[in-house]
Amino acid sequence: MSKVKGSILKLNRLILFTALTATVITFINSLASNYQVQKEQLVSQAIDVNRAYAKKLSDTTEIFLQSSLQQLNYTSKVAANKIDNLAFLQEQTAQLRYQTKSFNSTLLGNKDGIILAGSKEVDALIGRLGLISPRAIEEKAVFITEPFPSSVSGILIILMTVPMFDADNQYAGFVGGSIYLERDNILGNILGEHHYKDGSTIYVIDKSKKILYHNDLSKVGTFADVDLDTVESNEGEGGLIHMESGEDVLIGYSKVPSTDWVIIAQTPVASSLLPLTGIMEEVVLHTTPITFAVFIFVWFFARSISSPLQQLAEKAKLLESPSTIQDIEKINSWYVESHGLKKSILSSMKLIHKQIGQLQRDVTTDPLTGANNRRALKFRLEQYELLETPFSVLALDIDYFKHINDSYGHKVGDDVLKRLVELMVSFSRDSDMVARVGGEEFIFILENCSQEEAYTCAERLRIKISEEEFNVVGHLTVSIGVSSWQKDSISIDHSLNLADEALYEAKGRGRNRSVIIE
Ligand SMILES: Nc1nc2c(ncn2[C@@H]2O[C@H](COP(=O)(O)OP(=O)(O)OP(=O)(O)O)[C@@H](O)[C@H]2O)c(=O)[nH]1
Repeated sequence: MSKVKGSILKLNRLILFTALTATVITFINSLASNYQVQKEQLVSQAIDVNRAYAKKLSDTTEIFLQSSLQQLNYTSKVAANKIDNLAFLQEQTAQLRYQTKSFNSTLLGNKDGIILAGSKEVDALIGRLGLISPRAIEEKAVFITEPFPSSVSGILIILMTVPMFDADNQYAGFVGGSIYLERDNILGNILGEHHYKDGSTIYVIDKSKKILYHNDLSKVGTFADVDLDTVESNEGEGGLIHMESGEDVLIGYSKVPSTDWVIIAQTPVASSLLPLTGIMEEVVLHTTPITFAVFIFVWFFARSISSPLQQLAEKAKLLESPSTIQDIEKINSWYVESHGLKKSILSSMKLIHKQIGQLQRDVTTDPLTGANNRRALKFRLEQYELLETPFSVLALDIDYFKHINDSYGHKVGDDVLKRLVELMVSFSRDSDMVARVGGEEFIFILENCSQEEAYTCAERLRIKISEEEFNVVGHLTVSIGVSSWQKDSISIDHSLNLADEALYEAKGRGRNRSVIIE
């Protein structure tokens, strides 16, 4: 199927283009949706991990707080009744400080808030009113402070206190342990083991968002750039949050039950999505061969769709070729439309061939007798001349045919002509030709036949006709003039004239004979 105009495309190219576009769009679409799904999964995974981790840390911190309070409780019980024994009190607070690593410093105050004993970190406070003492005395219960600057070192600390009650259940003072937020402390031991290289951070804030713990110590005491009310999540304690700094982070958080502290595990979105590049490379690697295979399949498919149409178009051009119909029949029209088209072309072609055949017959045949006419004779003689095929001519004329017409009528004369042609055709070989060239004049062409052989044939034909019983008419005779033609002899026209002359001679000699003019 050649390109007829600039704007007309070949069918297989059209299918290919459509399929290619569809494949590329599908490929891009699958990459885009894959990217989206993978991204959402990574984000959701990071949030889940952070949420679970924050919860685990808050549970651990709660256990630590409870065990620390138990230690303080124990000391308060043993110290409450020996409040006057300073050496004992000193020993108890030292034990509290060094037997466990829960506190950075320990202290013990009486019911007036005067610090009676403590670990060496609070030596400067002994005998003085502690900074937090009024609150502890006022609470007379377990009390965990918000971060405040230590009156001794100036660094931020948290103090946990439990009350002491003597044997008469009278308030006798308090025992406290502090955590130095800006130094190595127990929170660091609990929370600091885990901080990731991928930019993840663990930090603890109190209800005022002041940072109590951060793996970057310089941030302790500052206010966190996080507003948990703006977390974009529809499930649990975690989700995406847009930081005031402009960074998007994925957080999971969990409250410590006995305090208002919140432990936050936080990962930048960008670092959570780092594996995405590798995943997408894998996806591309795996989908490309399939996409390529689909494309090849479509290419073959496009070719097999267009092929029958292309062949039909090519063959339909060769209308005159005798093999066209067989060639079209051989075309594999495997789908309904091409099959329908093939059938239509075939039936049109058969009809055209039939009509052409009929026309050809009409043009070259005598309508009365079915014998060849002058045009067919001329065409045959031109071929002989071209191919230099030798032949002989019998010019045959019915004797006294006028008499037959006059005696029996024109219709009977016609029947005689038809029967005569039948006789001559049955007498001829395949390569010979019988042509009607006048009312009752015929030319009999004998291919590859010498003049002598032709004469013999003429005589046999003449006798055969004379022996025939014609309907109504009975017997009749014919006269025959014989001539021949071969390459480099006379012209074909001349040989026909010679046959005519010979016929005239035959008539002149009394008819019912064959004559050759030497
Ligand atoms: N029935 C019939 N007669 C035809 C046809 N064509 C020509 N004829 C007749 O053929 C006759 C030919 O007569 P002529 O030329 O005088 O020759 P002839 O009577 O055969 O005499 P010779 O040829 O001299 O033996 C005429 O009567 C024509 O009318 C035809 O198609 N059908």
